[in-house]
Amino acid sequence: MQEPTPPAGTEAFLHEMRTEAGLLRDGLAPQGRADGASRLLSFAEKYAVAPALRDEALKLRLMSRLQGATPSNDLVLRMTALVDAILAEHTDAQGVAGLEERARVKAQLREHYLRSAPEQAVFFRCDGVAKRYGGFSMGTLTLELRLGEITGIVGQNGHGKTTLLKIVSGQLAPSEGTLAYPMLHQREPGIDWPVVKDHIAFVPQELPPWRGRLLDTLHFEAAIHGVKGEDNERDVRFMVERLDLGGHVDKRWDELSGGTKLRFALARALVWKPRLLVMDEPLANLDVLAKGRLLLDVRDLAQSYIHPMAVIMSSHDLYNLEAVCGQMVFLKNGRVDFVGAVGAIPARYGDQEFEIGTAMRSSQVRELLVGDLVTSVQQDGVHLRIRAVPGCQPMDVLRLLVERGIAITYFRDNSASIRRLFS
Ligand SMILES: Nc1ncnc2c1ncn2[C@@H]1O[C@H](COP(=O)(O)OP(=O)(O)OP(=O)(O)O)[C@@H](O)[C@H]1O
Repeated sequence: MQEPTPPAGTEAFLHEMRTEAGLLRDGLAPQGRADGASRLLSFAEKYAVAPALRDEALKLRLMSRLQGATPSNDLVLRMTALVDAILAEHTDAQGVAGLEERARVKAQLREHYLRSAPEQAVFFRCDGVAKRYGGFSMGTLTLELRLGEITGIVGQNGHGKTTLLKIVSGQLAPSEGTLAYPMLHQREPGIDWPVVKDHIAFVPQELPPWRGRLLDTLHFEAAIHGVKGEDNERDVRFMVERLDLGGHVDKRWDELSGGTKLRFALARALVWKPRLLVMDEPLANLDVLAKGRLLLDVRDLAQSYIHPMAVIMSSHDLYNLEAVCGQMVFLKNGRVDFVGAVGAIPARYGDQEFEIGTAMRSSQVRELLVGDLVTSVQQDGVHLRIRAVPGCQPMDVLRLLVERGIAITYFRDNSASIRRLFS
């Protein structure tokens, strides 16, 4: 029988996977790196279809933990072989033993490729949505949340971020507008909320405590969402390792740090594989390293090949958020001031904007910089905001700063950033 042709986009997907595999292999050779097995685990999480390959990744991760900083040659060989097997799964299903299993993997791949076609990957859609409380109103908003994409919500305190997240996750009914969950064939009027909520995980700002050991809680959470038996064992162990909770499985809620509590909340939300992950200010209590790690983990988990998720999260950490988000929503006094792709901001402003840190006073910098290229310099908190003519490149401004002898401690191109909308 002739193989169906994968839709457009598959080639890009395969290219991305091969590139990641190449980087991973380079990282493993010749001696294996201490974090190689952990990276392999996230690679397997993202791309492996056959459960056996994910199990192998978990096994290798546990073995590498026992072996310490320098894994044995044998272990490195097994890791490399696993990378190849996962790649082969996607090209010819050769990584998978057994004809039946191969056919199943092929069918799953085909289904996924189809699902990834842009018009089919929308998990949530809202049109003309608004919410009114006594003296506050949020909206109107038209938005799509797609599998594999992170959407960021920013805005000052009290401007409607939590309200929006609650509407998306079905906890709050909008005053007007329509909601739809196309992948579940649910749209207003008459959305079957129990069905929809079975696919949505909500990680609130205030994390709810739990009783008992972390590991038991994860097994329980998976079980009440229908993940039973061997699948429950495997998926919980996988998520524990994936989110580096291995050292905490026997702990109770009050024995964990704020960062670990959040990783646990994430494991608890993801262990039953939701289609939409909603997080309300997850970065608020994390240190600078933990923030970066969490965002990269969420991005990889969202882009998982087998279980891609749509993610929507609010945060005041604008720059970190912009680094991982595909689209942003900016709320100002409840009004939707911007919805669109990261980088789409310049369309609104003709000129360019940069942020610098320097020990010099703003008046001195202004005197030295304003001219043909730079149009204004303003104090903005601890930094200075520089506006420059349309088309001005970061290198042009950096060159000018050097020429004029302005020593800087920090430089950022904000031309395409939501930062410009805060004022
Ligand atoms: N149940 C409610 N009834 C009436 N007003 C409410 C209710 N919930 C929120 N509000 C009001 O709606 C506005 C937006 O609140 P929301 O929690 O959505 O803001 P936010 O952007 O998430 O704020 P923060 O950044 O402080 O978490 C606030 O003025 C708040 O007081």
